[in-house]
Amino acid sequence: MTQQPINDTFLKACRQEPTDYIPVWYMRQAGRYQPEYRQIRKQYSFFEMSETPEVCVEVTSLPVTQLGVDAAILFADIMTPLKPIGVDVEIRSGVGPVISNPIRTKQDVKRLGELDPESGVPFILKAIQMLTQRLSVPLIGFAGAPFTLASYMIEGGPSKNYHKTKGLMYADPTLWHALMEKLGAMTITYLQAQVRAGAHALQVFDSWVGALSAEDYQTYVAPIMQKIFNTLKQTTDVPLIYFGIGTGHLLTEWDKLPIDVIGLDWRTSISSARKLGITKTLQGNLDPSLLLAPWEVIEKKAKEILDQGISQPGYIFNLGHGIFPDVQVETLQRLTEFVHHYTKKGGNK
Ligand SMILES: Cc1c2[nH]c(c1CCC(=O)O)Cc1[nH]c(c(CCC(=O)O)c1C)Cc1[nH]c(c(CCC(=O)O)c1C)Cc1[nH]c(c(C)c1CCC(=O)O)C2
Repeated sequence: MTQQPINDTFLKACRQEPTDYIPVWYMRQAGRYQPEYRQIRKQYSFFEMSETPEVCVEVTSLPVTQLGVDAAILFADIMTPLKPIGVDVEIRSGVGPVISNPIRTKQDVKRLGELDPESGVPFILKAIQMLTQRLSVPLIGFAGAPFTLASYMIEGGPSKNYHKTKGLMYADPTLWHALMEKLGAMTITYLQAQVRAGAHALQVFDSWVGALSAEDYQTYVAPIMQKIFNTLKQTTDVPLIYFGIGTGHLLTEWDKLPIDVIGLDWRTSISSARKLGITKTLQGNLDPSLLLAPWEVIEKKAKEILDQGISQPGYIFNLGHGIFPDVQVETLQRLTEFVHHYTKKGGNK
């Protein structure tokens, strides 16, 4: 399968190699903020879109051509690999995943199947193969991390406090670790298959693990994350990115993991992470809400973040979380152009 020659600035930054400018992409760069996405979404359910390779390719590619970003991220969801292992999930617009058979007992965990990517998610592998023949930038594959997946599986949908999830974790550690093992194995299999299909980098989204203290993260989650990243490091050669929301208190733990990039939300500045002695490449971390502010306000904050990021090799500009529906395409086009122009070596500031 011939792969397109790609602009590898993003991959160089992941590996802390010098780059001519700071690469930029955005979490949730495909979504309802785009009129073209909304037009397609009228004809399909979310899963129909992401499970039809031709549509997935179109939706994944749109932000690359429209915004000029330096990486594409596969249009799927963190719930995608759960459907073939027996989780009854639907995606409700503006809400997110809703699960009709939540995990409550040991039998529920035992009932979960094993992921066979070729039969479980063939559309993912096909879409990745099609994308790598077409894209001019690297393609990021991704998965949800076990804690974040478990939070949906146990709560039955989005949650603010994760009481049921953490309650089960504290009340039945054996059951919790059995669930972590199952989800960890699925994540490894799923991400290895994405790399075999052609993904150039992998991001693991642990959006909700910030709900745990550093001590509980160590006890209940760190072992499975160590296993996931160790296995991926031993079996693939692509950069690994680990992202979470409100996870600033876990940074020193994450810096010990065999990963290449840490994704920060807006609460922890790049410079304070560096002061903590974090040596990994950093990715982030403009507060997405700023995208609703006047351009002067956005530019000022973006400059602050970029000045911190360019202070040493290994930095990728992103938001601190995903784009949301109220954001204007034009704002993101202007921000992408600004990041490239402001950081291009020798560019007039
Ligand atoms: C927690 C989480 C989920 N999904 C994801 C996370 C981790 C990242 C994050 O924290 O945002 C990850 C995700 N979800 C989606 C992507 C594809 C990449 C991209 O969007 O550019 C990625 C990387 C598509 C999607 N996944 C979903 C949408 C919105 C779908 C729609 O209603 O059309 C998209 C584009 C649905 C979804 N799926 C989920 C939520 C919370 C929602 C609701 C989002 C919303 O309604 O705005 C679970």
